[in-house]
Amino acid sequence: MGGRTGRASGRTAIEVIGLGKRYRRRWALRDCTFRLPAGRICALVGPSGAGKTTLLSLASGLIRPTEGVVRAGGADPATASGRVRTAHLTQGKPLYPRLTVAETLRMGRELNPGRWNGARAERIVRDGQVPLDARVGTLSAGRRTRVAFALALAKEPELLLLDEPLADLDPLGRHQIAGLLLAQAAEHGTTIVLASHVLAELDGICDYLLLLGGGRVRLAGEVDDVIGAHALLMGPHGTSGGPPQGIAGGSPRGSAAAGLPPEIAAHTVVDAQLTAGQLTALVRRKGPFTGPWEAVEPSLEELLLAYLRAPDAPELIAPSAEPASPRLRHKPGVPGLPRNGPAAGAGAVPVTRTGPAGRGTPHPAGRPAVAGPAVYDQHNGKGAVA
Ligand SMILES: Nc1ncnc2c1ncn2[C@@H]1O[C@H](COP(=O)(O)OP(=O)(O)OP(=O)(O)O)[C@@H](O)[C@H]1O
Repeated sequence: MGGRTGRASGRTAIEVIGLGKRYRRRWALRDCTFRLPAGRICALVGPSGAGKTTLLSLASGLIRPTEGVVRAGGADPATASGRVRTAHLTQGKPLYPRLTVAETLRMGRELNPGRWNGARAERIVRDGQVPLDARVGTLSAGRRTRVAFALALAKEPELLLLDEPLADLDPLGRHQIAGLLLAQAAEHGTTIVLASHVLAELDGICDYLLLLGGGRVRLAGEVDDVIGAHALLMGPHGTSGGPPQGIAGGSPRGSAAAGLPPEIAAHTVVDAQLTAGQLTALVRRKGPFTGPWEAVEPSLEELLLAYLRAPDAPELIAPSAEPASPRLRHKPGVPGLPRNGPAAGAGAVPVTRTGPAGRGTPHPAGRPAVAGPAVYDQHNGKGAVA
């Protein structure tokens, strides 16, 4: 996909250093530091109130930071040169309901002189069977979303920021918009940040991940790398003696590793669930897996759900998500994901891969099962519990 251009060049789409935004006394975002490489489709995930909308608004220059620095394509997003590179579709997708679709596109052309691809705008609305003479206010939510996308994409942005674009769409509409995003990234190399609560759908679209929690970055990096640093360990447990100490009602209490078998507790336990005598633990690998546990690569949805259930789980920032410019580094040597972890030794439990075979090239296709030991990265960074 076109995003490979961004990858090969090592370009940066967004760089954020010590970014914070306070509304009155309350911090919506605090101490955020990360880099998003160009050409990626990045899932921006987090519970309600985590700061996703605030981060997108800071990245598009819609609001100004209280502290720290945000750059989009190397520029201050609030400046004219920064704004011209970015399209930001806010949650409400504001459009004028009384204008027809054709009038809306004409308005887009007038607002973006010298940077308007009218043919692309028309193709996007026509592909969605949206009549050009219909008033925007009479369109279904899915078709209105398509018009909003046409406005955003005809601007030929380098960076496309989308706040819950799938929320009001039916399954077919979601599928169509997902196809549009994949085509946009593949054909134009556009960096896309997609804030969404629809975790299952992100798996087929996104190749980069940013998880926010409590106004901070909790996970950042390639979807493949982040997933590859984790495993789901599963097996029967506690059938005779009841649930292990520390797991109540299927959720870990206190330390996630408390009361767990030592082969599991040897890793960084993010989340553990006990259901009908079956233990499922999402762990961040610290070495080979041993013991009677089946090890499976988690899906993106399983990984995100585990982190959402465990707001205190340690953060994980991949090297590609560290700020590119050494002089801008917030914390020198922010540890991440070393690429060459130890090989699984004798007696190690092989990990079954179930995820999309090539997340580097996102695709909406199914999830072929690939059996065999996965090459895992040993995480020894800040997130790892000693
Ligand atoms: N204009 C504002 N004035 C005051 N507080 C705000 C404002 N905008 C956001 N907040 C607060 O900042 C925090 C982060 O809000 P934000 O909308 O960025 O979160 P979010 O992750 O996008 O949430 P959601 O998933 O519900 O859209 C919340 O506590 C919210 O109440």
